[in-house]
Amino acid sequence: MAACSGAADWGLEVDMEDAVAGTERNLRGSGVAVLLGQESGRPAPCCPHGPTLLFVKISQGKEEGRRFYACSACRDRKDCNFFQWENEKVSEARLSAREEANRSYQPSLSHRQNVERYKQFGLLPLSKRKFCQECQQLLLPMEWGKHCGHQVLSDLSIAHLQRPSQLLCPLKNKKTNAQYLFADRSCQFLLDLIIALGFKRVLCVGTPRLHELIRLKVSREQESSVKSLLLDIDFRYSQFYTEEDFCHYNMFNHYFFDGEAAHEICRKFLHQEEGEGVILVTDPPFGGLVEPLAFSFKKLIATWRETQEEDHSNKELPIFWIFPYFFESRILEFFPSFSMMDYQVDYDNHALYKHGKTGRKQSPVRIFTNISPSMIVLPVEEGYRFCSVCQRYVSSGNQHCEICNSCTSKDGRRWNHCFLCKKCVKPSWIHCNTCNRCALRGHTCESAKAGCFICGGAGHKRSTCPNLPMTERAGKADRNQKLKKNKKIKMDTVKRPYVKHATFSRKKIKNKKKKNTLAC
Ligand SMILES: C[S@@+](CC[C@H](N)C(=O)[O-])C[C@H]1O[C@@H](n2cnc3c(N)ncnc32)[C@H](O)[C@@H]1O
Ligand SMILES: [Zn+2]
Ligand SMILES: [Zn+2]
Ligand SMILES: [Zn+2]
Ligand SMILES: [Zn+2]
Ligand SMILES: [Zn+2]
Ligand SMILES: [Zn+2]
Repeated sequence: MAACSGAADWGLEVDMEDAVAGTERNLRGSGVAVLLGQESGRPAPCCPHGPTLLFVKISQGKEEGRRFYACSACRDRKDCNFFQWENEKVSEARLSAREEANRSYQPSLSHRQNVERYKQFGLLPLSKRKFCQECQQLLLPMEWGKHCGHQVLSDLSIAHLQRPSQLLCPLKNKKTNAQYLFADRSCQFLLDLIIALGFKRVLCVGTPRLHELIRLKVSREQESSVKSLLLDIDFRYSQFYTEEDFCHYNMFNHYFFDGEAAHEICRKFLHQEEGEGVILVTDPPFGGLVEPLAFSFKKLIATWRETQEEDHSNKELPIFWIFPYFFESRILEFFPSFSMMDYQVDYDNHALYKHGKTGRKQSPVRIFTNISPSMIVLPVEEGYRFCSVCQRYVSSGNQHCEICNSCTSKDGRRWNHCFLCKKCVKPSWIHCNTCNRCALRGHTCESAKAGCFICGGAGHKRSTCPNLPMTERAGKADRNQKLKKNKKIKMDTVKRPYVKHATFSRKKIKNKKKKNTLAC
């Protein structure tokens, strides 16, 4: 059971980890939780985004009220208002109305039709290649009339068509799509790393820009043979990619919109070369729930594993899961073999998570992976350094703590060791004698709050709360043991300067394209 994190308003200049931890805390106490694998025998009803998920309201750590089904992909009812009580009897009439509504919500053109249109589009002379920005659609000449008065881009070259993530405007809906695109620097770093690690195929789940960069590389460099398959909910990409290159997919319920045929394409992709040389790279919307994502990724892993012989069954599908650092414990709950890299992933269109004048310098987004950290080389020219004790690359500000025997910073800043808490804490924290632990300066002391975070009861803490699910307690104990085992003694304090890099400007590119209004 996972609490539905409204995942804090990360735009606020607060200590982000505390903000999210606070949100999780509240929601563990009360909020909405998703129940996976607990459906009562019958398949979950479908909304336009595939099978819905079962949720329940929780209050003080306990289920309260009736369970209900709601959309897996949209956290805002404005985007999808599906709702059904778990045991609700739904009349035949309502069922067929729902099916009809689900059908009508689907895109008017199928993927196949879009592929055909793309072929025709490619045959047009430059002057006739137009893209409607309002409809986010490539236009064939006979359709120009329908887009009369719309903003259109003209003279689309092959280069434009090869970079659809720059042509399409990023979906801004924070709660559903949150389409934040990698800055060129981060995208190039990811691809270089993937190649250096020897991967030949990349399953891009919600990473259209990485998919695009891989294809660009292949088209530019004859010797490059990395293949990519994009799985994404953004159907606009079907205008640019064939069914072999893109599947319309919902990563919160592992749903292929184009059914078994699309599923089969994904399966084949994972199974090529007997499953060797493939990596899954995913960058889900940050507001999404970790548990359904993990559930879907495990299904993709299971598909990949079909190729593995029994004696290799403990081999893992290599994964890069890109997500903010403050979700570390949530991700490790589901994937205990993962570790978090210090590399800070930057975005082009996120005011806070990019370098440059207006952006924060420190992006909170990291790479979680089951690949050994010692194999992941981070760019020294950007200030990362290798810690020979930890056997991994770390941020320049991440100092090795002799007492913890680890490079302990999670956010790139230098953390301080607290001898009372027996661990390193953020520089913004101080030890509070009332709370008996380190906390943010100016925090409200725990004694002023109503007891345990989960049940509100006095006399015990969250970690020993009887209402904390057994699995969570067991997982915690396991992880603590594992962490202790991994600690080794040595020191490495070589400091390298931090180098800022300019990001690629979308505006500049846009300005280069001819932009006009389609006159009738
Ligand atoms: C944070 S963005 C990551 C984009 C990535 N940084 C890039 O530049 O390639 C999230 C991506 O996941 C996709 N997405 C959002 N919700 C999804 C869902 N339910 N299933 C599959 N993809 C989804 C978005 O369309 C978007 O491409
Ligand atoms: Zn829906
Ligand atoms: Zn239009
Ligand atoms: Zn270290
Ligand atoms: Zn320490
Ligand atoms: Zn302390
Ligand atoms: Zn306190």
